[in-house]
Amino acid sequence: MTPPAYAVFRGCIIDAPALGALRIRPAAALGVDRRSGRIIGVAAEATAPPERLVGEWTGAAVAAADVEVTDLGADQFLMPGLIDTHTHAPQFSFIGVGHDLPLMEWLEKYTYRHESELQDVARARALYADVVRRVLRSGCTMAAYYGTIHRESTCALVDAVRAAGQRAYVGKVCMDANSPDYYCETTDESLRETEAFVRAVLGDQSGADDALLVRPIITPRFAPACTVRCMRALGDIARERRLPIQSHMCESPAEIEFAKRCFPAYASYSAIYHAMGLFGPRTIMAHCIHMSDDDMRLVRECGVGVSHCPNSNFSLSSGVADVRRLLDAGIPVGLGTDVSGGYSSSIIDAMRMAAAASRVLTAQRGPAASAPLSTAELLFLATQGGARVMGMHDHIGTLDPGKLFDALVVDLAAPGSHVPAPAAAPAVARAQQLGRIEEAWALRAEQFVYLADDRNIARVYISAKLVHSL
Ligand SMILES: O=c1[nH]c(=O)c2nc[nH]c2[nH]1
Repeated sequence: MTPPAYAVFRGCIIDAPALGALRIRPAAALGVDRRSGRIIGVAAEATAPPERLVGEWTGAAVAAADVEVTDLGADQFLMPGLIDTHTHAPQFSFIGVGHDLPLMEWLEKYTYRHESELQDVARARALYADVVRRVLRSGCTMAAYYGTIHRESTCALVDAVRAAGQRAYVGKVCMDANSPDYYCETTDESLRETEAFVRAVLGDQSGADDALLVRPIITPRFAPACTVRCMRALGDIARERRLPIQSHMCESPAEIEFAKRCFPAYASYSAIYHAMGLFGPRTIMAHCIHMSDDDMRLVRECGVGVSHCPNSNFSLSSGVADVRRLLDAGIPVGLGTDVSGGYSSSIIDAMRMAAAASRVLTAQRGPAASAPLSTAELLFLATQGGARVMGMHDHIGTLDPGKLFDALVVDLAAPGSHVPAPAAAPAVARAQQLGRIEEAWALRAEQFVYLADDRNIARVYISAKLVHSL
């Protein structure tokens, strides 16, 4: 039997359409067309029968049997999927260990060794199937993944993403300079394999919707690991194919010094990428902790998005990124887990770490100079902010009609949950008793940010397909 063509969810919907704006619709109805995977309408008050609402949204007569209705529980809400703008799939093989060293030594001692082992495609395939399932379970509906320098193994990552039904950018890493003999490519190899990887990923797609699901992303690891010829050619490929680009920038003082030593002719770190044709609105730069005013200007002028990776920034002792400075300058910012510089693969953790980072800066400088990130701002960075950095904000990031239905059913009362029931949280209970329902949900959204984990992610939908449920 074919499932009903439409789905309607009734209950509380929470999203963050703009920085600092939390939109809470406590008793709404949201309709989805399963064939297109898109949201067809949202009614703030779910009073009319679902088939009538769907009829109004589609302009066609719809029978009750054509609509599957899901009524959310009193402790559940619907929200947009979380977006991880920066993570390394191969580094899950040593997640949670190796935090004794700062970035450059960490790369040499742990990272390159572990990544090089994924030349073994069977090993990569087994690891990546686990990685993608784990990332999905944490509520991440779209991720920007780094693979390794190995094309076949990175294609295995693409296969794992497709098998799980996740939305992703996947990059074959390019490293043709200043890298160990056992984990390095020639420039020709790097470019040839990148071209072949791009062809393989795009060639497997059958239509426009596929193109929105899994895309190749051009991935020079970071400027010091690449030659000028390699980076220029990668910039050309990205421009010709209209592909996104990802790399690292201004992560630690030692790394910045190294980049300057490798490229003495350029005025700043950002000037290197800019000169190579790698800076534009489809570029995601991870970290960007220690940016000069010149870096800030170039990043903003070129429309580059920043992936803020606070867990990694703390765990590798890299520094504290000033997200408020980036946001005030109009630079798009999303969150990244940066496994395994970061030890958590959860964007919920990234929200908490981003909160901690912003509060450290507030403690040092005062709230007037650097206001801490609010719950609404954290939720924005994790969803619509991330979508903007990925260049996907017209398609995902909020729960608005026309967007793809990438969404989570959050269950605050799931078994084992650390989120207290309203009866055990007087502020929530009081707001509920006083009929201040939006206020109660705002408090519960805050509890979600600070207390939730995988156990609270009851269901995950991508393009309206159920891809994970507890
Ligand atoms: O946090 C990081 N992780 C990496 O794998 C990496 N490579 C270059 N620069 C990096 N920074």
